[in-house]
Amino acid sequence: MESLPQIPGPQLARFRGQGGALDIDFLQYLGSGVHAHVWKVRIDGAIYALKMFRFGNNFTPASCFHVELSDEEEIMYMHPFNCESRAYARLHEANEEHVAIPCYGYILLDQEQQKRLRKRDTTCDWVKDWYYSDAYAGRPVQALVKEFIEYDNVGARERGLDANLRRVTRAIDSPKTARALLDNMATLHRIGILHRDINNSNVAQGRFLDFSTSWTKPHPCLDPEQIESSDSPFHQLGITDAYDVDLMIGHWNQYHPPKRRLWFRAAQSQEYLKRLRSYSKKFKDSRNFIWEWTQEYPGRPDLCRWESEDMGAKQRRSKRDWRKQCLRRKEKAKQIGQHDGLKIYQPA
Ligand SMILES: Nc1ncnc2c1ncn2[C@@H]1O[C@H](COP(=O)(O)OP(=O)(O)OP(=O)(O)O)[C@@H](O)[C@H]1O
Repeated sequence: MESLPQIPGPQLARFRGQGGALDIDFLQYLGSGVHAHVWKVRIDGAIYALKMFRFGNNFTPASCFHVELSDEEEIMYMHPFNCESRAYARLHEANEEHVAIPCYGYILLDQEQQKRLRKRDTTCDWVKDWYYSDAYAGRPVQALVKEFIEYDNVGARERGLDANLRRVTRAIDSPKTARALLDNMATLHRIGILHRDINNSNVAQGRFLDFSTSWTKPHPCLDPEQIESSDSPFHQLGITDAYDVDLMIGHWNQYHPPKRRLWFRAAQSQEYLKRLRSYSKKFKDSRNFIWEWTQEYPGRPDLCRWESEDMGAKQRRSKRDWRKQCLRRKEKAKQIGQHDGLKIYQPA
């Protein structure tokens, strides 16, 4: 069975090697974004989330990045369905699927399946989203089959503190998930995927939910000769991804008391970086925390991960060690005399 897209680089396999039509039950509309509508579906008795991509060129063309592509290449490398399929295929190749909500393959909805959806659907504008007209009749809708997750669906138009807090907590629900998100982003970059749209709506409990704007190597917008240089788009946009993660951490901090705030970051501001470079790889801040440079950001030694250690704990530990050492020395020392009730030892 044909894997997609048919261009160099990773290709996603069909869902369960689907040959004939699948029996899809459309159960519930889950939400939509700029690129797709998502439905909860039942296929052969199992529940999934089906992400169905709109027709049309709802993506930023390569010319905006000073790259000229033919019409066909433009669709292959820049269309959201192909971007997301390539990213998932790379995760599969690299055995790093744990960083995202699992995807089980793509399917192409035939006329019969589309008709069934249209009957169930009261929200999609078929004419607008899938140009439903005689001219396009017969064109399959491209879709990805993903794991269904219980997701707090905050509408894109919902405003206010409560809606924002819900957006933040479904993306990051604990310091542990925030750290996992940092690791997951570094994993994406390591295996050649730029996400380019990291935000609270595209992350679920530290894992990526949506790759529709991602670029996966090899990609015409990522010049292979430049890939290792710090001016390359990969590094520039990789840093933007890191800043986006930091923005999400900033959102978490807005809603939590100082005790629960997160102090680690994926990247630091340029101003902060300049200051950091003058420090050694270890420094103490005003809160008496020792910060240690533990992991370099891939390809950018000036961007790094800092871990902190409570200075108080370290001092307490060293005091304890010092006392123990004294006792041990005393045990070893030989008494060589006595003076006014005081024992005199020869140091060991
Ligand atoms: N696996 C899933 N399980 C449950 N709900 C989901 C799942 N995937 C997506 N959704 C819902 O569908 C909505 C739209 O999905 P998604 O963000 O993938 O679409 P998109 O068109 O690519 O969005 P964007 O405009 O951010 O690019 C999500 O906000 C979420 O509410």
